[in-house]
Amino acid sequence: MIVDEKKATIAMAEEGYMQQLRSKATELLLREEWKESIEAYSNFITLCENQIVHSQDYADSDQLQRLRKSLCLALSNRAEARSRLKEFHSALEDCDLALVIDETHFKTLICKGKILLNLNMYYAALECFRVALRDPQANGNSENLNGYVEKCKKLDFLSRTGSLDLSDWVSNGFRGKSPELAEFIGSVEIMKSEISGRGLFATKNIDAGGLVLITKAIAMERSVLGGKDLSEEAQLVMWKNFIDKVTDFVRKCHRTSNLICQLSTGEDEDSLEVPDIALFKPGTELKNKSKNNQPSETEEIDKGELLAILDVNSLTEDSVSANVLGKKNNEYYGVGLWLLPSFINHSCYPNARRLHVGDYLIVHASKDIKAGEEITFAYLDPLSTLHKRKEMSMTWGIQCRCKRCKFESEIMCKQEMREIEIGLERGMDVGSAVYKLEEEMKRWKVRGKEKAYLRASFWSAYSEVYRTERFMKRWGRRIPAMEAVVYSVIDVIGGDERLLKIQLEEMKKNGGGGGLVEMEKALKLAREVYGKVVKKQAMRTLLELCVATGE
Ligand SMILES: C[S@@+](CC[C@H](N)C(=O)[O-])C[C@H]1O[C@@H](n2cnc3c(N)ncnc32)[C@H](O)[C@@H]1O
Repeated sequence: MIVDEKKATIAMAEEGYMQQLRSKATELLLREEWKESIEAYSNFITLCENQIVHSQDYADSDQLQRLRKSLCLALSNRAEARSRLKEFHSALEDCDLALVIDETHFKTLICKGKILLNLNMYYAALECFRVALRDPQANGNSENLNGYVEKCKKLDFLSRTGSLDLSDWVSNGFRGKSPELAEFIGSVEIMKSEISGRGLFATKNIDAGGLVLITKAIAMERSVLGGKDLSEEAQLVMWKNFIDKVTDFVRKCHRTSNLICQLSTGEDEDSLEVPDIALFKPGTELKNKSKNNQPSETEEIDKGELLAILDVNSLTEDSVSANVLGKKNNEYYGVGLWLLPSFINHSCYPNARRLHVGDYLIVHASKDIKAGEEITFAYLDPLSTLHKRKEMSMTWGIQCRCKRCKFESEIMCKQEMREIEIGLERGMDVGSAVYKLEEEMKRWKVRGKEKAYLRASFWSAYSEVYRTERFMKRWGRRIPAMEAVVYSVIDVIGGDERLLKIQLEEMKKNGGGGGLVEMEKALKLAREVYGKVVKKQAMRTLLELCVATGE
């Protein structure tokens, strides 16, 4: 009896201390001092848990109930602070512990719902908000909660079906924040690639314009271009900030860290393991297996390895096979890391393009893709000569051995081809160069795809001729019609903004908007360039923008 009384007195003293600790933690939380508040709540939680264990035998059930309630609230508040620091996984653990104590704890359900939304687990988030809506406390807050429910429903639908519609945003001139999108993985898998290492492959036929995937950046950094280009110093600052952001993310999220470890450092790619695509679906936990198959808790990425991974896999928004929607300022450009797109290899006759919407990257088919075909996009401009492509591919550390490069390597050895290339570099009449190239192709019986490869390589000469009245007067009747050339090039390199633009300009020249058939053709081409992301009317807005901007 005396022992129990002593225990109770000590417990009372501890309770006083705990009260103080809790007030301090709450104050820090209100002041948004997240780190300090987490520390204070952690101390409180440890004491509270100890008290619950040790006071089972003497405390009355009310006292125990009070302790459990305090513990639940403290876990919920620590979860809030952790989620503000983007430590989502540990925050989620706190929510789950709090919900074991009280499965309908209003504050925790909302906090957990928001965390799950951040982790792209839309359906689980929806369940949290739905349960929270049933709580009487939701009465003053139901508008907000209903907003979350609707958002979760929309994102869950998008992530399951890939039916994306950006029409309103595009038609409203990209006003407001860029739309919140969902992670979506279409009919694709990662497999060994003949190009190099692993690649992304279609498991079903994908029509031109069809979505391949939507994914949010692990981290992005944007910078405003001073003149046309970013100064070397600004580039370094941007790169450093980007590395810091990725490092921070990796530190906070073990799952991301393990996924990043699956990416190539550019070394010995053919011996790399082929990860299961399911690992990239939100919410899938990784079996702890490292690249060389050794079990590990969480893979620690060493700084050097992380830098190599970023070097090989980071993408810039302004690349040739990319379009940026809603960019307010033409003068900025961004760099980012997106996990699944990092498995997409380069091709000089690509079949996919990417669209950037905020921090999201959308990959779509830029021509029809057959089941089993590898999905590729162009790291470098496919509308440039072999010589230029080779130069550019050095910066990527790749030596492209695709069919197009192989064919062009052989044909460019011919004296006549060298003359055309050197001639153009030295200011040769572009019309005469196009005429000569077309004649030589006839003479050498170059047909079909191979003819289109060369037309794509010398596209800048073709486009100058077709766009200049003077050249067309002189050469127009001796060279193939523009449309035939454009469509043969599209056939090999897929939709491209420059090809779309020249088609639209031609339509305008021939009487304003062109006929219905012309318009349908232009819309089809636009879907190959931008993907099926908007309805017809909004696509027309994109067509207008295409004519107004770019080359
Ligand atoms: C973004 S990763 C693509 C996925 C990579 N193959 C893998 O296994 O993880 C880029 C790297 O893939 C390789 N690569 C991509 N396209 C290539 C190509 N056309 N020819 C040779 N290597 C290529 C290069 O090593 C390049 O640094």
